[in-house]
Amino acid sequence: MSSSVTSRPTALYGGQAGRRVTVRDVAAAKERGERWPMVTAYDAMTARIFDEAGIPVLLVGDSAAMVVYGYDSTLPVSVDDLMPLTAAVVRGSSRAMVVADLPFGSYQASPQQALETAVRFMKEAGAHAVKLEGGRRVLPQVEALVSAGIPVMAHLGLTPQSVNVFGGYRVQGRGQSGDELMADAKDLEAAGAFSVVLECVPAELAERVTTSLSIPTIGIGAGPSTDAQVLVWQDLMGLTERPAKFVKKYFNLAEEMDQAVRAFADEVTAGAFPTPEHTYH
Ligand SMILES: Nc1nc(=O)c2c([nH]1)NC[C@@H]1CN(c3ccc(C(=O)N[C@@H](CCC(=O)O)C(=O)O)cc3)CN21
Ligand SMILES: CC(C)C(=O)C(=O)O
Ligand SMILES: [Mg+2]
Repeated sequence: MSSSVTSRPTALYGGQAGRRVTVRDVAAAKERGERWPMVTAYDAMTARIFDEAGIPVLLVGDSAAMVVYGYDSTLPVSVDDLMPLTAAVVRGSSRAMVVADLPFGSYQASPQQALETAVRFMKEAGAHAVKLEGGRRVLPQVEALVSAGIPVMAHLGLTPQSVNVFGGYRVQGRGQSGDELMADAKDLEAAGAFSVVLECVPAELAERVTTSLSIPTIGIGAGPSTDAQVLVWQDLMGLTERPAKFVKKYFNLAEEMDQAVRAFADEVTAGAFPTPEHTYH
């Protein structure tokens, strides 16, 4: 497929220049007031589809813990679990920037630990940037990575690796804690983060953060005013059983797959598959 299939090419669309999207492209988009989409990917085939559709940034989320590995939170997934998925997404794409989500326990201990983990994702999996959760408590980590030449995407609001502190997946940053979040966002920008995900926060707060920062904000359940929007691909395609309120289903993949696999099963049972068309002699 060629870039002509892209319905709405933007300057952020790396394929136009025949190269990957970079942090400079993402910064330039904010200057121009241009919104952009990010989706998660965990394998080469979906990465290729999203890449060819012109999605400029692919996130190999630690949400893989839930949507790939079947855990009920993101906490159990390890670096070794996510590395091969990240490598597959890099191999499946040619234009998108691939961001590797650092899993729980792989960066919190120290800037040194964060650097060792991030270097593995960059060297061994070929990621172009990393993402980590938290505000002022991870500033030394962000500074260490940026100093080492690793672009960092920050993540504030509902940071799912802290679900046990929050007591569930609930909206963050209401009332007083909104000012805390704003301070975190400003400090992350000062520490050199190139973007920040805002998850499950009031739209008014996300809008204030977006206009207060010069780096792009990427919203998920953060209203319409962020510079970018991200969704987990299984959520937007309708594969997730009980999606959150912020999810819009653009397809009903669960239903389509159910019908297709039932049709295959019925034809096998009935002896209607395979026919000569699908047979060697
Ligand atoms: N498939 C998937 N999609 C995601 O967006 C996602 C994951 N998995 N795993 C990691 C985290 C967990 N996330 C979640 C999970 C549930 C809600 C949720 O159900 N929220 C409530 C809001 C409750 C309130 O009002 O405070 C909702 O009803 O939407 C939100 C984010 C987002 N992330
Ligand atoms: C939802 C996004 C922001 C994420 O962190 C993930 O997929 O793990
Ligand atoms: Mg994540």
